[in-house]
Amino acid sequence: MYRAFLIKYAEIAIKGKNRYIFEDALVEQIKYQLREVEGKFRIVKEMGRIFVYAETDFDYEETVEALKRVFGIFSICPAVVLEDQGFDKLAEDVADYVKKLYGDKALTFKVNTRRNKKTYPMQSMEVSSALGGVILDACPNMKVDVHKPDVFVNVEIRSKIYLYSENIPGPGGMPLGTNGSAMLLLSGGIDSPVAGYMIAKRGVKIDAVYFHAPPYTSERAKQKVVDLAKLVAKYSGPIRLHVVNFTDIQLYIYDKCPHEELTIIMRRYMMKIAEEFAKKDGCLGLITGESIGQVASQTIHSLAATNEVCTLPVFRPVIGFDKQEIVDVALKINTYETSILPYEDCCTIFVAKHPVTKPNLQVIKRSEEKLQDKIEEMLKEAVETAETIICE
Ligand SMILES: Nc1ncnc2c1ncn2[C@@H]1O[C@H](COP(=O)(O)OP(=O)(O)OP(=O)(O)O)[C@@H](O)[C@H]1O
Repeated sequence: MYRAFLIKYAEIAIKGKNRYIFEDALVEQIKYQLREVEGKFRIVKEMGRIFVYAETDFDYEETVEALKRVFGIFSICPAVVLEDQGFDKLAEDVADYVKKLYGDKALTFKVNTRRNKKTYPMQSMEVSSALGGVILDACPNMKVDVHKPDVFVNVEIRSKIYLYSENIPGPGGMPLGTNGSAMLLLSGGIDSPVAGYMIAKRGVKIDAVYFHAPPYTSERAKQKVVDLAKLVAKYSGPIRLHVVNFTDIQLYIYDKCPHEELTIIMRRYMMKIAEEFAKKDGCLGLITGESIGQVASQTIHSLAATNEVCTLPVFRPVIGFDKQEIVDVALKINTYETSILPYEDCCTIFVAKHPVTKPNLQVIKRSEEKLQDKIEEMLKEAVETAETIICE
């Protein structure tokens, strides 16, 4: 029945002179997400609307799933496209459409008409009330409610006529590429893929860094992170994942520093290395999956100590979320099942029995002085020897 989708966008609508930049980015992202969907599509920007037209047969479910991944879309309205062949034919088509969609359900409805084609011989209100009568005749169980209807039957009269009634929610947010880029510290856990998704949803292009520690962490643990990056990439577009071998640095810290400070010192070096990649890739911020109080390294004191090495802003989108709230997003974006696979992470292998929860920055810095001889050289080598994997 459907040959087109009317795309509604929320936040972009309030942009002023720059609105076309956001609309163009949205069109690009729609094209990108539809690239592997069966069928040929034409995407048209028209008077405050974006239309996706199917030019061939197409897979409806797959198309809707793809559109549901495009940040910036508020809702997706499958639409019937009609030629203007006079009101009687329109009435017939509207009656058929509503019957097909709602059958004999006892719903209340309201017809909403928008007339962009000013030469159409009837006013919007006239069209709405005449079509209301047509629907009442065709579907005797339906009733009109102009205040709080169960369903809207929308009629847009342009060079063609569009009928739509279903509103499938999109993901919201801003189109990718409209807000610069940031570097995600991606572990194999539940939180960081969610953090990456949330920042990408604001229109930010993301790349990622993963620290692994072979042979303490396995190839399977690394593959899990690649798989997670691919799942996030379904929304965010291709992610360049830098895989850093962190073993020597971890062993060196383990050897030289008090064990209760290990996690904090390790985190500080992770941040430093992530910043190197961020600067190389033109990113303007870092992203982590930290949430206040979740573990010892995420108390507010620990976060402050970790943050102290960063010169770029650090975005922590799940900072105020409870674990369950993070899990809910992970389930929604389909990363949860992969995240809970039981492979080891480098942070958990070298963890102390009683890590500090209120690290004193001066004390931490004094411990780091013991690393002075070799650490700069080791950081440089870790960056230079990293493997970069394109995840899409
Ligand atoms: N091996 C790693 N590689 C890259 N980033 C990491 C790694 N380990 C931790 N991080 C970053 O530090 C944050 C806090 O890590 P921690 O191990 O305390 O995690 P968590 O709260 O369980 O988070 P996650 O679920 O993302 O692993 C992570 O969200 C991630 O951004």
